[in-house]
Amino acid sequence: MTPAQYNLLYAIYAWTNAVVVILAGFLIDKLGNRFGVFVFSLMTVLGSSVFALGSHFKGSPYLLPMMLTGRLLFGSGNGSLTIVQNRITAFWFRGKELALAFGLTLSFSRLGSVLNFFFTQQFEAKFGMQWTLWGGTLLCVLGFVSALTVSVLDKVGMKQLGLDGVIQQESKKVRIQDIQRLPLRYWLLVLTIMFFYNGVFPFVADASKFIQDKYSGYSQQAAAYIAGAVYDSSLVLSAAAGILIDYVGLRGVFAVGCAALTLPVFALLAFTFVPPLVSTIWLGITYSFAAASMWPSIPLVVPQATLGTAMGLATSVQMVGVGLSNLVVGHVLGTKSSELKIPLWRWQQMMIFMLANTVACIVASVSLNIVDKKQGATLNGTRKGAALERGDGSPAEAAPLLRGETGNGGS
Ligand SMILES: C[C@H](N)C(=O)N[C@@H](CCCCN)C(=O)O
Repeated sequence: MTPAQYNLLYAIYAWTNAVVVILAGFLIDKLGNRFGVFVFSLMTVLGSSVFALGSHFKGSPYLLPMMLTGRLLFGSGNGSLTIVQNRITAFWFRGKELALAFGLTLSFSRLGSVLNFFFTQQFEAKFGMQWTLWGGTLLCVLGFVSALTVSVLDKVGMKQLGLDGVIQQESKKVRIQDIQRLPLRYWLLVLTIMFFYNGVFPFVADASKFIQDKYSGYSQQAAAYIAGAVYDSSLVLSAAAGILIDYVGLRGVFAVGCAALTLPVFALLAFTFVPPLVSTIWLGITYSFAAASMWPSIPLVVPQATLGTAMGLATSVQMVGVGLSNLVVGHVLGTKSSELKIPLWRWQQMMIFMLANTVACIVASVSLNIVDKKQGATLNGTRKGAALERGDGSPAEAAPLLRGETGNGGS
């Protein structure tokens, strides 16, 4: 397989994901969590099976089409599954440990990446590529079984609360035009998320090469470990960040703070020779707090009935932003060979582009705070403060469970 074909396997995953999540979010709102959990986890099993099967056609013209089809199915299923996961999490943890629940899902997804990083290569060396790919399929089957278990628990819980019928009634009313009714705070959150990730994901993708090109004395493996520190920090910190945010609230303030504190990361990388591990750990910290404050804010500003559509749309905008950011970075770095050393001035331009995205993130998140303040400070309310005000100790967030319940937040 040529490098272009290999990269195509990644590109098809990202771009189909970006398109499919909008439709998937809408379908989940319309047809329910159980439909989404079943269909999309089955798609990941099918996709990984087709991909693994494709590896048996090495040297034949079927190899690439089969692997591309596998990635397409897997990408569509996996991205959509995240939307159902968020929708179920938001339903059960709204007004409680929402940021912790989101943080834990993030930690587990990072754990998957870290385990993959450490073990897949060894597994492949011992058992060969085909068994490794079928091992991946087996993991997807385990995911499918877990998804079915969640589905049953969700149904039982809904029945116990007597909410099953109500939610189904609300789902029937969901229309694609509801996108127009998503509040301004939602769109500002989407921009905040997009600009933040525009800096993080494309940087991490190129960080290993950057470290080798700019700093002396780093082997390829050492550079990869240092780049990976962004995600390692997030694995360790995401849950703790969630606990803190659930306790103090101030999600909008955290969003601005994380963006502002990310500026020095790119400035250090662009203009100094401070060891890169300082920057990657620092970025890991701001990224963990940003993810734990930004994503769980979405369920607080949109009704549960349209949450799938809202999450799908936010993910899509984020992925399109990151995809475009990758293209800009590729253009700025201007080389097709991973062997050649890229001149430092080009890396500096890339970091300046990252800084520009971070500044845009600050502008979007400051605007978010201003609008949130005018509309009742749902995002910035502190849990403790709100409980004291009501004197009942009940959850702080105005939980917009059904449509039309968002109050001034729905404007
Ligand atoms: C890759 C995916 N679009 C993504 O950005 N995931 C976030 C977490 C998203 C949680 C809510 N969907 C990440 O930081 O990995």
